[in-house]
Amino acid sequence: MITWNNLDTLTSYQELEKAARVNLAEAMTGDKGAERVKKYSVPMAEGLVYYYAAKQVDDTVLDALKKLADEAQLAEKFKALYNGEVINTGEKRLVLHHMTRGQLGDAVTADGVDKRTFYKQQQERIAEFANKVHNGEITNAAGEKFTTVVQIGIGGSDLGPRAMYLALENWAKKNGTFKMEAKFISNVDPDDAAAVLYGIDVAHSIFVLVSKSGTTLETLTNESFVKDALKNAGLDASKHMIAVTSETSPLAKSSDYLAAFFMDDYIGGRYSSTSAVGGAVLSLAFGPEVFAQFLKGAAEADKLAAEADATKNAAMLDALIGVYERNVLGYPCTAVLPYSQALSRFPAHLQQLDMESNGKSVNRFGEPVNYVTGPVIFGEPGTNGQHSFYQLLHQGTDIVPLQFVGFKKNQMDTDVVIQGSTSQQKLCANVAAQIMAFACGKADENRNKNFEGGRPSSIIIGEQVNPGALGALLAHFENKVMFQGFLWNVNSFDQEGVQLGKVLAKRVLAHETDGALKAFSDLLEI
Ligand SMILES: O=P(O)(O)OC[C@H]1O[C@H](O)[C@H](O)[C@@H](O)[C@@H]1O
Repeated sequence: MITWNNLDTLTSYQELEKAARVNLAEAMTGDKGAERVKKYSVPMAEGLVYYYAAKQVDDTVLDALKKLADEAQLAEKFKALYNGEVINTGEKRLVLHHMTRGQLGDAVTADGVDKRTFYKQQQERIAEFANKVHNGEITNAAGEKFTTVVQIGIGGSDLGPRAMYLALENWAKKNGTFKMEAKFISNVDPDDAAAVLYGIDVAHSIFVLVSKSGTTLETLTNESFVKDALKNAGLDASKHMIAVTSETSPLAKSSDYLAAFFMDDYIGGRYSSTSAVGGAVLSLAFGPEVFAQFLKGAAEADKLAAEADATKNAAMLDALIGVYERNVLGYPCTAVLPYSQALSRFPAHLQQLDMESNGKSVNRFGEPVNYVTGPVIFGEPGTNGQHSFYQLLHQGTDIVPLQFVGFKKNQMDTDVVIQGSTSQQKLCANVAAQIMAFACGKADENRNKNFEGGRPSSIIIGEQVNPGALGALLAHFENKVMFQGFLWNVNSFDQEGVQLGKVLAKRVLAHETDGALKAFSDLLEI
């Protein structure tokens, strides 16, 4: 029997609050620190490993976290989710994104079809379409091959696929699987679409219109923008555009597209990278086999996330430590810091994934909660971040837990030895140094130069950013966010908080405003 209880009503949470605080600087100093690095790690999928020695935990805290995982029934709740329970209570929907990459539990039938079969079929249809584009069976009206793919979408229909494309672009070029360049148009700012259109050859471009709802203002506006550009170039827009949407959306039945591929209401936008939403652009850019490897990595991570013992389940443990930091230690933010240029947009994706999922003040039954929920997420790739906001992270008045990601090898195999080390070694040296600088600090008589330390971090280490590792990394964070939602007893799968602004913007455009809204509209000359 599953019961959904608020975090502060759980006995194990009250015990966790009583556990002695770990002095991180002390714990990480000398041999003790080295021992912790050996001891506090969990293997993840695709050779990744989650290291949490530099978190403010010890065996007592970990034991309390394990009890919390059990009492909050995290494993059971995940099982209920993948077996097709209505976990998205706000919208009364199932939550099935795991099924886009594998069958974790029971078969689930919804809308009269087996859902795993449905997602697989869409993936196969996309693969077939992509292969035809690559081998020249599907061409532009002049019979010439398409060379560029442009995704039009916003939010979940942009951030994940864009971050994944950027993560694999150079890997694919190096490994001979690069098929087409991809571009992305998301913002309703006309300069976004104009800049992309300016930089491409529209006659050889295929556009992927992605909108789950088929009603998003920005996306529909940008579609018209692109259609105009195609028309002005004397081209038939319907021969240059495909759609990815849900079968119930207004776009689904339109004849304006060369082809349409489907996801459904059981996949939240921010969880849709492994569905047709990511599948179309990634299969066109890198080939369906690369997309399949990416899915395999995600599926492997999902399997590991089903493990009930929190100390053997990286996503669950990461979630528990995050809740400990947020609710017991009182830290307001989390910084995601990938030491990999390939992951330059990964933090932007995680911002939506985490903050749109768990930025809630009511529990899954709509009742206010008496504790803090999702943290503010931000980040930049290292080492760039070091020369930007790390000052505050090291010496600011807030303690910001850090989530590092690092890889032993770079993607391009091109490197240079300067002063006895490669650039890759310099990159990795920096992340190791930062972990210790944050954890242990450095005493200085000059207060301005003093580092207090005690600033917790974890690091995920892998061999290289490749499709499998990327899938595993993506799924790790999706599962982490899901487990945190279970702990906070919030519904992580709706996003009512984005509605009000949309309604007011419509009112502004219809000139139905008064008071301060009218005053701001006038200032902006709308
Ligand atoms: O895919 P769409 O239906 O166009 O939605 C695009 C995005 O816009 C919405 O406002 C939500 O905040 C996002 O969760 C969603 O991913």
